[in-house]
Amino acid sequence: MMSAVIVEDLSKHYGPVRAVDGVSFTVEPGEVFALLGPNGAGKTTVVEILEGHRGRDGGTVSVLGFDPATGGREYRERIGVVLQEAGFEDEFSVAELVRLFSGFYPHGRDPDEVIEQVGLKDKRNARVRTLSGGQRRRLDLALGLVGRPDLLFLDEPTTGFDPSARHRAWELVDGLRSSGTTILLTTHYMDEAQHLADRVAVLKEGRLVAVGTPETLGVSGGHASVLAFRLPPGTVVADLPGLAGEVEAHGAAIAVRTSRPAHDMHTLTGWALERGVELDSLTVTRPSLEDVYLELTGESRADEVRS
Ligand SMILES: Nc1ncnc2c1ncn2[C@@H]1O[C@H](COP(=O)(O)OP(=O)(O)OP(=O)(O)O)[C@@H](O)[C@H]1O
Repeated sequence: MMSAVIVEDLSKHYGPVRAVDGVSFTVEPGEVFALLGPNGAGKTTVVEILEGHRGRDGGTVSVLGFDPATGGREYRERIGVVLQEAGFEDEFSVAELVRLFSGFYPHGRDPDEVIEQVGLKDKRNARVRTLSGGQRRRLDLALGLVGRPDLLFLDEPTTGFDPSARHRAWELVDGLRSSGTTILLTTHYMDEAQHLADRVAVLKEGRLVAVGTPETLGVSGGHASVLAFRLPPGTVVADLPGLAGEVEAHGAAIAVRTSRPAHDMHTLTGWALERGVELDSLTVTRPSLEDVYLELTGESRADEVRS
């Protein structure tokens, strides 16, 4: 099957600013793909080029078999777009606006069903200007869904949502995914990417620095697992067997940073068995998506900055 999105060597410059600088990736049909990256990394620029809302300076792009730059109406009818900040007619009611948008598409969905799906049933007759920020974002989502898109673009879909609205939005995306909709989203929330995305890509200063599943991102780049245990009584660090990873000792607490966790685990447990000792508090942990992200982007944790 042909990929839903094929991006090859994409670039976009604003004067001296290389907003997007030689980016390549593909998104498969039915996949949820998340673009991550710090402010100004180029996420919105990439998404808007794919939507056909911005031109590009170089590279090739194919979305659902169209070049977004020339796909025109036929292309726009196949995609759904949820922008970060859409400005809508404030005097429309929720129901009027969703109905209006539904009419733009050849196979538009039932407006009431979509309003219910995004949790705005109570607000269906409310004027758009009276909605809270989170409710407006949900309306944006409704407008992105109402055309029954094959591919949905979600730019920071849950920014400003309260926790329960966020979980509803996640359920909604999970539901769309099960119905086969391909989704390309941007987010600043690692838990969101972890929960929703089949694969994530990290952009930094216009370049793609990693692509992978949330679980394996960065693993090949040496973002190591950590084996932790307590030194058995009567042993010292120098007694430990040779390991692939780096050993750090804080008193009896040992941490081994390793890109070969199975190998080092085998060596360590073999060593312990031979000596007839136990490795207390033995754990293997993988860095979280957030750890990997922060390392890849060179950003530090907010709590480290504060301290
Ligand atoms: N219309 C424009 N004119 C000039 N520079 C622009 C324009 N749009 C974006 N840029 C620059 O391009 C770079 C990438 O911006 P972009 O909005 O794509 O980042 P982003 O990853 O979406 O950021 P955020 O997380 O803050 O939404 C930034 O340096 C930005 O200042």
